[in-house]
Amino acid sequence: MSKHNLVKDALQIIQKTIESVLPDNAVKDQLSKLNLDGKFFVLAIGKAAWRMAKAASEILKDKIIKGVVITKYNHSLGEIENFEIYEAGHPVPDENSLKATDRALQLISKLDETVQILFLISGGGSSLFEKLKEGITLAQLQQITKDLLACGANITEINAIRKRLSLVKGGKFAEFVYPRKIIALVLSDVLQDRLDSIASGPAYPDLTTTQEVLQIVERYNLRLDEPLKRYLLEETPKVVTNAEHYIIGSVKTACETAESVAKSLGYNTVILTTTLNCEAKEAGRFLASIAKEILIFDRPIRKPAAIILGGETVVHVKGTGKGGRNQELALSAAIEIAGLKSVVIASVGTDGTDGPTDAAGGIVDGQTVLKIKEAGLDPIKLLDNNDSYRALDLANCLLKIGPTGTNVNDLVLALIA
Ligand SMILES: O=C(O)[C@H](O)CO
Repeated sequence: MSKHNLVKDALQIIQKTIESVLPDNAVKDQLSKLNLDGKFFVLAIGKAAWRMAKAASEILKDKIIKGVVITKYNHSLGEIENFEIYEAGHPVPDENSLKATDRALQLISKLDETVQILFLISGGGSSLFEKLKEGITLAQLQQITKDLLACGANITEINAIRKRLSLVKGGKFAEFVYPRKIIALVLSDVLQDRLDSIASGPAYPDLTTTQEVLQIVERYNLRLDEPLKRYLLEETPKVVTNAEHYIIGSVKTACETAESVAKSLGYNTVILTTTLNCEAKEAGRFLASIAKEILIFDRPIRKPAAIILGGETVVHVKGTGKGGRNQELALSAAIEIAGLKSVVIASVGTDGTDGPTDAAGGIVDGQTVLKIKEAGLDPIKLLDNNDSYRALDLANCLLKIGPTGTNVNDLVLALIA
């Protein structure tokens, strides 16, 4: 009989991992290292914007002449002195995304050229920070965003398109503020930390090309009206001379914390990848098969074992159900480990929100599928209908932790004892 309580351990690993990538300390540490001089305008965009701005305000104090936070709804934690705080739409941009961006640009355009921009960037920035090219309507942007999110394109592909429709993405914000200098602190939610993709790289030279963009349109069969089609052919800045970027947290940091917490709880550990990006349900099945290999044959590592993965899977939505990639991964894993004892699999968005739901992900074991069936439903049908929220809810396997204030992709964990 194992001495490990797998669910309790998994929850502890998840909690400590998320704590380790909260933006506050990361911003403070980096600012202390940089020891900046001069006056700053702070622009914070993304799901972690409020906390990043708050941390910056505590370190830079009256070096900040003014600040703007643009974050997702319900992600602001109150007033910050000298800051204007805006909340806007995510994952689909809305009127407030455009209004808040306009306000920030208006304030920046009035600044003396010696004022530097401290740019605090976190995931979600693409939807929250937006100024459209002439002739594109918000409805058109919302439609293409929804199509891109549903077609299974990865974030680099999605943002390659978004950059070409925008006056602030793909290095264009840096052009807008030129000759003012930008110091960008980045909490990465993009695999391999591609700076041109994180929040669509507003101050970073675009690494994607028009040719790639046309291939993306063809690959996912995207329908684009004018003038969007025409704008896709416009090239983006390939050189930016007025911005420095610092990555202050990422999924790699998260996985390393998860590993050290698991070790401290007595598990043999392996970080399998920090660049997981396949279809969510395939990842769930694959991880379940590794868990079984460990359970039965004690390899590739011996029990008690913690398998750690970081990244961001995708879901090609075909059904009409409700869920998110982490819930879909967890449900798919649950189907594979049905009936097994001593295996727990969890998948969680470090931002605390998974898809358009109030859950951050799911945590499943060998009993999960049984509980769904006892409630009279078929887990395989629910998975086929992308209805993972309903399935996991029935089995009491949803992870609900609320917005965490950070966003460094997803943590996926299997514990086997
Ligand atoms: O905002 C975005 O583009 C994504 O979260 C990636 O950073």
